[in-house]
Amino acid sequence: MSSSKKPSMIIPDEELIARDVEAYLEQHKHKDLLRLLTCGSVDDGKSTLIGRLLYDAKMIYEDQLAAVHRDSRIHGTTGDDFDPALLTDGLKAEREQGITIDVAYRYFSTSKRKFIIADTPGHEQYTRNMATGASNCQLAIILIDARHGVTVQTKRHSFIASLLGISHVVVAVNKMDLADWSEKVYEDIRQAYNAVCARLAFKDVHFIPMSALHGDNVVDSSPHSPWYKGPTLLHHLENVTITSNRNLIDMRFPVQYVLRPDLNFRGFAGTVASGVMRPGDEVMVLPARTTTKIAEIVSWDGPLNHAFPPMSVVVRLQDEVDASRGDMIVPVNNIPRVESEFDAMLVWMNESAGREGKKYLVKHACAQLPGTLEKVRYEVDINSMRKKDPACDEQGATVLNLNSISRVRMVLHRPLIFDAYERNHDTGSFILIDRMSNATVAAGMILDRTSAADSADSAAPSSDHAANITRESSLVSRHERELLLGQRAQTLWFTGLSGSGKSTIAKLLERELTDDGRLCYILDGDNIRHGLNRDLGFSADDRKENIRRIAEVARLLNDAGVIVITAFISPYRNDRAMARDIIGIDSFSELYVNTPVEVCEARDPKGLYKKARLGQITDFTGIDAPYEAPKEPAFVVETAQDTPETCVDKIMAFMKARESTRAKK
Ligand SMILES: Nc1ncnc2c1ncn2[C@@H]1O[C@H](COP(=O)(O)OS(=O)(=O)O)[C@@H](OP(=O)(O)O)[C@H]1O
Ligand SMILES: Nc1ncnc2c1ncn2[C@@H]1O[C@H](COP(=O)(O)OP(=O)(O)O)[C@@H](O)[C@H]1O
Repeated sequence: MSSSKKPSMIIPDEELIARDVEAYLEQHKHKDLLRLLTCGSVDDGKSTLIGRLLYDAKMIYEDQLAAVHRDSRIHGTTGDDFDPALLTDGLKAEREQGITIDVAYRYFSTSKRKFIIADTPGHEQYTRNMATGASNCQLAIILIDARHGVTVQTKRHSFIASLLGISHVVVAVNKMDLADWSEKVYEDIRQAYNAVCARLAFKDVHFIPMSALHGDNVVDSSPHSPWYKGPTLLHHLENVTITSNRNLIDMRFPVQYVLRPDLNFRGFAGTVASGVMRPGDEVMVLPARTTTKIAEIVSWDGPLNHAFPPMSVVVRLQDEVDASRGDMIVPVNNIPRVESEFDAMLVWMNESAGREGKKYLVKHACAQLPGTLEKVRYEVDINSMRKKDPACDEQGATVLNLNSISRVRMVLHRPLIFDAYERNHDTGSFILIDRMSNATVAAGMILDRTSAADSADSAAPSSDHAANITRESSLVSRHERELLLGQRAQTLWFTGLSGSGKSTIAKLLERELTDDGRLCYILDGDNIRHGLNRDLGFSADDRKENIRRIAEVARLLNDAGVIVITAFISPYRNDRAMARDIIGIDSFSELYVNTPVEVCEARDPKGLYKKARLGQITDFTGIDAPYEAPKEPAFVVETAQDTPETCVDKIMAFMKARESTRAKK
């Protein structure tokens, strides 16, 4: 078997099976699982490598082996010798063509670990299978033929692996026997690949020179590479430390079925996509935004005190809540985005090109709905890993060709419940289906809002940085801080025109609340724009970013137990909805300072309306930039008829009434 050393606690499988089957099964149950994939160009030797790994690790049944020895003579590329590729090239068509054409999954285990290998195809047009096979893998083996070095396909597969969030990589420099086991050849490839990695988000990259066909450095160390002091492939796979890519923070439970066996039971069945759910948790059902608590979590084994991915469970809620397939149960103060527009990285996987402006079906964990490929922001130049202009057809229309990787803007016909891919692989990925042919044409990964489309020169989206960031949970909860402060943290979000009275009222309210013994803090437009947001102007995009950052700050302050009062024009409904989503619907109140523009202009406390009328300032809200009044604000402040003090009294009364209804709940 492997030349690797095993820790004394672990008894080799074959020894344990012979001695004590029960003990073997117990040991097997507790081994951790490593999901990996192999990728490389055609003929780099993926199937051979996997076959060799299985064979040398003694994972092949005798009858399988006999069949392969027989087949080697008929189909093999090795004369009468044993061809390990035939162990894995299961499909008849691929045997005949000599290439692998679909993702094949192989399962094997050693005394230390269990492994699932996705054998993905290397042929150019099969990037699709590569993208689908890779989506839940933790480690990628990138095969490079020592004679050819780093190719475009090596770069493409590496880019996709990085995009999919795989952070551990083994570069198998294969066919070293055909390169005379030259250390220089190996070193040159190492250098070339390291240059590729500089633009990708891998955490660790390990190089191994090998000959998969002859078994050098796969399971056993090779006598041909005395200059290589590292581990064999199997030893590395058994021992590499894998950082978990399971998200146990953001609880997401997409409802798959509603169960109603009798009038007394109504449960929602599904698989926990991420996070941990417990009975008693306060949850919200999206998209209805109904809040309730988890009453019970049940599995085949009876009631559970918690559930986590990928457990399939039935959830019963405390209140009679209407939810159906495609809805999602989430925590009240950590909800996903519910929006109809987003940016995504798209891998085009179909012969017929994608088109800017064309409608597709978007298939996502929670829904299947129509949407438009609104804009292609850029295409990735795989050779340089930088952005380039998207391709055009003869008529000058922007198109996405087979195997292209691009950043696009998607606009859906109705809102979708989703997260950014780097935060949640299940709720952050989707596929596009052509509505005429029904073919799957692209795989997409949704980007975080902060991932700027036009700044960086590197094609890798800026959310790649987030791939290296792990969320840290606190030992102190928001609830504990609220108890300490004797208040319920929340954000009072004032919106209204410039001069409507937001700042005046916010300041008086802060005074009043403080006098009432509450800890509160104002975030005001003018102040924030001098510091945190001094890089932002007044375009729609800048205002959106302004609101996003403020909402994030408000969320942090709320988490610290503080009551936040914001005074920003926040003229766009979508931006305010985003703020509500970031802060959490239960902590957010929209207060509309409803002062007509004529009154604001007459007040003109900063002389800005005058300047706007003279054309000295542009994009001024109410003059040459829009203000979208709230449709259902929690409270309306009428400054044209009430004095500032009356306005504040009324707001205090509203807050107290709201608090007492919440307390009764
Ligand atoms: N073009 C234009 N449009 C609107 N407002 C302008 C503009 N230029 C400068 N100002 C001053 O900036 C303050 C608004 O900033 P906000 O951060 O509240 O604006 S927004 O929410 O991002 O729309 C706003 O403050 P308030 O008057 O307190 O509302 C103005 O003083
Ligand atoms: N009822 C009222 N509430 C708030 N401000 C009022 C009221 N009546 C008159 N004002 C005046 O209107 C102006 C509002 O300015 P400001 O509070 O800076 O508005 P904003 O922050 O919305 O731009 C102030 O000069 C204030 O004295």
